[in-house]
Amino acid sequence: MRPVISLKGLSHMTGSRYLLKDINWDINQGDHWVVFGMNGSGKTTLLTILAGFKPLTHGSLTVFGEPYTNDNVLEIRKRIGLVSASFFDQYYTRESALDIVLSGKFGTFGIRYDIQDEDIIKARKLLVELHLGDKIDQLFNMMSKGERQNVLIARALFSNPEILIMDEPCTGLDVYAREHLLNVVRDLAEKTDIAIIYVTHYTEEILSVFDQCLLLRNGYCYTMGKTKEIFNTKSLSDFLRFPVDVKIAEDEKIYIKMDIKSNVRDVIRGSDIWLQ
Ligand SMILES: Nc1ncnc2c1ncn2[C@@H]1O[C@H](COP(=O)(O)OP(=O)(O)OP(=O)(O)O)[C@@H](O)[C@H]1O
Repeated sequence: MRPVISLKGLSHMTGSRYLLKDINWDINQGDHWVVFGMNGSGKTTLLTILAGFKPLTHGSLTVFGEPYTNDNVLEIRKRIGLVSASFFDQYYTRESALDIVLSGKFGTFGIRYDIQDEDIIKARKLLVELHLGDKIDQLFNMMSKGERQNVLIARALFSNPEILIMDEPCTGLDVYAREHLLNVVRDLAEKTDIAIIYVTHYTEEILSVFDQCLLLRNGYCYTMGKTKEIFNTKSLSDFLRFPVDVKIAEDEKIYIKMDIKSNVRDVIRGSDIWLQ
């Protein structure tokens, strides 16, 4: 089987700094990957390169068997749903929820001319399904964080993607919306052959369907393999360079416990004295 995404020695350099370094990774149709790493480890950079929104600077990347080119980038993007508030929040401001969802049809930021009535009906239905039925015409920068996240989820799903790339999709969602989204993701994972890549900082979001995992540290792949084998006390303590206790609950959710001491109170007290 040919991978739907294949990275060979992929790097991304900005100035003199590598944000990603020498990543080799194959993702097959129907794979469910979780990408886990600390703040600033390069997850968003990696996902936006995979989805064709940022170029790589070294190595190679093929998606559906082809490298991105100016000619094919929009066609390929249409087949990929990207949910990334870190990325899209930099671009969307005064677009309406409806227009953003419709832009998913074209793989662009804005909408083009060939919008059909059935596109509008589908976009509206998706927004209603994501509890935004009363916000269809609201501007992106007038929406709450969770509402914006739901708009981006609707945009990603609009084109019935073959690859779904989700960058911390539950961030900002309320408890109900979060469970709803996790159910949507589980359902897509179990009943379709969409390849799913899911980034989260919250291990309890790592559904049992995400059976493969890539750990990213400082822009390089620390390890990849079976989630159950990687998410254990020893491997994760080594990865985080900090002792943690990993527990897998009966519902197969993963929990990490750690004992972190804080000096903030001392600093605050100290600064009080300094201010006097
Ligand atoms: N345009 C840019 N120019 C220079 N450095 C950048 C740029 N964008 C991001 N970075 C840096 O690249 C590194 C990786 O950023 P990225 O957003 O990919 O990390 P992340 O793993 O998604 O982080 P988080 O978990 O905090 O969202 C960070 O150190 C960041 O400061």
